[in-house]
Amino acid sequence: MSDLAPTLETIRTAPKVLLHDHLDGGLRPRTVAELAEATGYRELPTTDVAELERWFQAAANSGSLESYLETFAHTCGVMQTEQALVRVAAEAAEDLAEDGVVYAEVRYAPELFVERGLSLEAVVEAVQEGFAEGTRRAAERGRRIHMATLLCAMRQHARALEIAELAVRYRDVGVAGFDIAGPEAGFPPTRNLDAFEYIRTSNAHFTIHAGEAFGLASIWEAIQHCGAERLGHGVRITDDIKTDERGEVHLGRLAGYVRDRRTPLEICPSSNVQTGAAPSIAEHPLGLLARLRFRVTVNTDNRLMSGCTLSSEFAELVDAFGYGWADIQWFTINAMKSAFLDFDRRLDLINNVIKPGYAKLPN
Ligand SMILES: O=c1[nH]cnc2c1ncn2[C@@H]1O[C@H](CO)[C@@H](O)[C@H]1O
Ligand SMILES: [Zn+2]
Repeated sequence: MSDLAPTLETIRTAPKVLLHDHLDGGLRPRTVAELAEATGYRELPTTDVAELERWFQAAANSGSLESYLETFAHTCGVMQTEQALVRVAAEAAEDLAEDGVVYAEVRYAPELFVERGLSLEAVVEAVQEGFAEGTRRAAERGRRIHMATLLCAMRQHARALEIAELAVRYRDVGVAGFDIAGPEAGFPPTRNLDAFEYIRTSNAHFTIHAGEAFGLASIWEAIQHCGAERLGHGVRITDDIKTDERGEVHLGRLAGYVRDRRTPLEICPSSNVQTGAAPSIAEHPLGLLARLRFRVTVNTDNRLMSGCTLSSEFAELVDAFGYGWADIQWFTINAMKSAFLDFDRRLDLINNVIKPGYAKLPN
C-alpha cells in the first residue's frame, strides 16, 4: 500500500464502495436544467446551470433536515417521465464509476415519481434500465461498477407496505433492499412495522434512516422494534457514549449493542453538517466512532445538495482526521461487508477488486 498521504486525485483511483446515495439527490446540475426544459417543469429557482448548482448547495445548507429536504421538490419535479428516470439513473452509474466506485447501492422513493401518471412498476423498471445503460457506458471506458437499488418509502406518507412489496417483487432484477426516508422527528420507524415485518419474513434486506435529526429513541426503535440491519446515518448513537474526567470512554447499552452486533452505520459527513446533525467535518462523530471500531462506512447521501463525491468525502476526512490508505481501505471493506449483496459476491469484490486495488496504489 502507498506510503503517500491520500489526495483527492489518488483517492479517485482507489476502489470504493457506496451504500447510501439518493438517486434524486445526485443529479448533474445541467441535467436538472435540461430535464426541466424538456418536461415543462417551470418551478426551478433559476435555469442557469452554475447558479442552480450553487442554489442547491446553499438551500440544503440549512441547519435542519426539514428545510434540507425541501430542495428535493425540484429534482423530483424533473423526474416524472420514464425518459428522465432512465437518463438520471444512467448518469448516476457513470458518475459513480468515474469516481472509482466499484459497488453502489443507490436509493429513491418510487412514490415520488408518479405525479404524471407513471405506475410504481414503470418507475422501477425505468431506473433499472438506466442503471444497466450507465453500467454499460462506464464499462466501455474501462470502469467496472455493480449498481444495486434500494427502494425507500417516505415516512410521512402511508405507503411503506406497498413499497416493501415492490422491493421484494423486483429483488431478482437488481433491487437489493428497502429503507424509509424523509423527516425523522414525529415519524418514528415503528409506524411502519408491517412493512419491516414483510421484508423480514420475505428474507429480504432493509436499512432505516435513524439517528440523524432525532436521537437515541429513533435508533433504538429501528433496531430493537423494527429489526434494521443497518442504520442510515446513526450518528446520534454518540448520545449513548460518554467520556469521563480521565478520558475513558463508556458505551451505554444501546451503543454497546450496536457495536457488538457490528451494525453498519451509513455515515454521510457533509450531509450531516448541512442538516445540523454534526457541527463540522472536523468535529464529526465519525472520528470517535471509527476510533471505537464501530462498523463505520462513508457515504455521500446527496451529491448534488452537498456538491460532493465519495472521493471528496474521503479527502475531507483525510484532512480532518489524518486518515491514511489503511483507514480508507478499512472503511471500504466495512462497506463491502455490509452490502445487501450475496456473500460470495461480496467476498469476490473484497478479495479480487478492493484488496488488490489498494495494494497497487501509486507510490
Ligand atoms: O439525509 C436524509 N434523511 C432523510 N431523508 C432523506 C435524506 N436525504 C434524502 N432524503 C429523502 O429521501 C427521498 C428519497 O430519495 C428524497 O426525496 C428525500 O426526501
Ligand atoms: Zn439519506
